[in-house]
Amino acid sequence: MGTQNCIKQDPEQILREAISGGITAFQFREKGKGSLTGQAKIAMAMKLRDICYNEDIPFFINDDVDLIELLQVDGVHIGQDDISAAKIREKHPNLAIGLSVFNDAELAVSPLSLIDYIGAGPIYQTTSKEDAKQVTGTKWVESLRSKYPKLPIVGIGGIDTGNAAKVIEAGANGVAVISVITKADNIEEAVTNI
Ligand SMILES: Cc1ncc(COP(=O)(O)OP(=O)(O)O)c(N)n1
Ligand SMILES: Cc1ncsc1CCOP(=O)(O)O
Ligand SMILES: [Mg+2]
Repeated sequence: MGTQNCIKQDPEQILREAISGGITAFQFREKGKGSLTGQAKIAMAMKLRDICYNEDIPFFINDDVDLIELLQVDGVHIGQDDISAAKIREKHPNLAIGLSVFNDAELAVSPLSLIDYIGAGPIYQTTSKEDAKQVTGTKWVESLRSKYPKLPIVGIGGIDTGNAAKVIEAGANGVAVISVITKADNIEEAVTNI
């Protein structure tokens, strides 16, 4: 999530409650309408990174590879049009790298040997990404899993407490969510129920 997703409470509070609920990783995705830029973005990233560090939760940065060293992140998530995994891996041999893969054409050009997990989706309709591609459904996770039995897969896009289990049943190792947490009345309960 980023501050643009945090309408009900401030991002630090949302992150703390999500951690109490049991999230196992956090990705700082400060992007889209209303998001912070420049120093304000970096300051927010540092605050959230510190919360994760103190709670032993891996902190990922989305897109902004220039923040890798500044924030001493645990991982980075990139899309097909972002900086290449090869360039990141060259400079950061031990960093966890996630790559979005949406269809077979993207899979064909994806450097799977250089990455740690695939972000698969959008599985369902999402309101959290302005330029989201068409939904893939859980079939996309099934297809990836049948081709790559051991590759870590994280489903993303429109996942909530009612459908998360279907994504895992399709073969995902985990799910990445924004709105089901940031918009929840009871964040701890929402995370527990995913
Ligand atoms: C876990 C996870 N999966 C997919 C994405 C989407 O990344 P990308 O396609 O680069 O789109 P943006 O998030 O940058 O808009 C993700 N962030 N995390
Ligand atoms: C970043 C991203 N990439 C594909 S869908 C998505 C947004 C997921 O947010 P939500 O869980 O609110 O649908
Ligand atoms: Mg991206």
